[in-house]
Amino acid sequence: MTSPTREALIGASRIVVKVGSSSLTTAEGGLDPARLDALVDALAARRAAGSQVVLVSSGAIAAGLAPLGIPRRPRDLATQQAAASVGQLALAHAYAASFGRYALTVGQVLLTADDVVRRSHYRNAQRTFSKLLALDTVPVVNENDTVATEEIRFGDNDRLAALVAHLVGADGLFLLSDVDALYDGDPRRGAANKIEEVTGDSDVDGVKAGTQGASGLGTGGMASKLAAARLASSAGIPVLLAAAADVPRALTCADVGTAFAATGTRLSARRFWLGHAAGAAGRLWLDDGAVAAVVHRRRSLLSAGITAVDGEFDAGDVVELLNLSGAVVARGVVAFDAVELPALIGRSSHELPAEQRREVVHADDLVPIRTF
Ligand SMILES: Nc1ncnc2c1ncn2[C@@H]1O[C@H](COP(=O)(O)OP(=O)(O)O)[C@@H](O)[C@H]1O
Ligand SMILES: N[C@@H](CCC(=O)OP(=O)(O)O)C(=O)O
Repeated sequence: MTSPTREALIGASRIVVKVGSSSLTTAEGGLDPARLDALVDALAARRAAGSQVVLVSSGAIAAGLAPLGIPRRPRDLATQQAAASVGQLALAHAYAASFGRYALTVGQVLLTADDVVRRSHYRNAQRTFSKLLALDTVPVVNENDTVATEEIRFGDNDRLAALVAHLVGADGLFLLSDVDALYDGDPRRGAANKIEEVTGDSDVDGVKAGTQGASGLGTGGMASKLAAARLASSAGIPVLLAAAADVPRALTCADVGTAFAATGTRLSARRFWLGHAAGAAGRLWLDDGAVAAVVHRRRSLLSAGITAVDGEFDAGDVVELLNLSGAVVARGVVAFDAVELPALIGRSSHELPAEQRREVVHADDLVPIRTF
């Protein structure tokens, strides 16, 4: 079972591996040292074979439950934060001990959404990863759940892993879960067909991906894994979705699970950030002509094609561009303050005073997007 995508995953020199809570915990909900060691064995082997490895590990909340005497994953944010606070420490300790068996040093990186939403923070995080890798450590990443509020949470580590994969310039992303592949429907709910290769959108059209995991410990279910796999692969990074139990094979011969071919061209860090990570401060609605110009012909957005404006933003902020049905079609850096725009919308450049005769969003600052 070999394909160009699987070859690329085998040969990748810098990989991001994401493991879900359900793959690190026992049936009772505590951390399972045997499963964690088995994961680390495979990661250490890949390191020994010459790849740099970044691990995105969930499991903080799950690992905090038993020490706190909480029977199941809490729903309220404060208890989740407390469980993550206790659990992240246990998790980091377990990884340090387990990688220590191979004399490998781990570095903990806890990220909040702000760390990728703001461009300066994004670059800061990039520098941190680059130094950690240069120093030969294995960065172990999680969301900083203890301080993340409902509004600013990434919410799911699958998306975080896709963002981190781009941020560190990875050439392979491995999403490990409790299911051995993507199926065309939830295999827990009856017969479903395994999908081995995804080379384009048509391969996943009609796939029913559940939003709830089996264990009740993680978040997002298969839907968030599929979205993350499509996000990374559309940005030029091949992805393997496989069972954590199959990790030795996933990382050595990549002949298990579902392989997602890198479809899109690799975006620059800035354009990827703009399209997928930046927080948007406002929204501009575009008429059909403007949508065609910015999305299909890659032109700048001019005031004549804008029909409405919403939000409090300043020139230089990131905004979303929507079509008339309300779907986000692009994101870009706006060149006007929100208060200036209402007087300009719908008007052609030659009707405007000279100082306002410029693109509202320049083509170089604009990234068409698809929502996954
Ligand atoms: N189309 C599908 N293909 C495969 N698994 C699916 C699908 N839809 C739902 N699932 C379920 O998603 C679960 C994995 O999600 P989850 O438990 O959140 O993983 P993790 O904790 O590893 O992040 C699987 O156990 C599987 O039952
Ligand atoms: N950051 C959270 C996990 C969030 C998450 O996405 O979990 P999972 O679906 O198990 O990957 C934690 O460490 O508990």
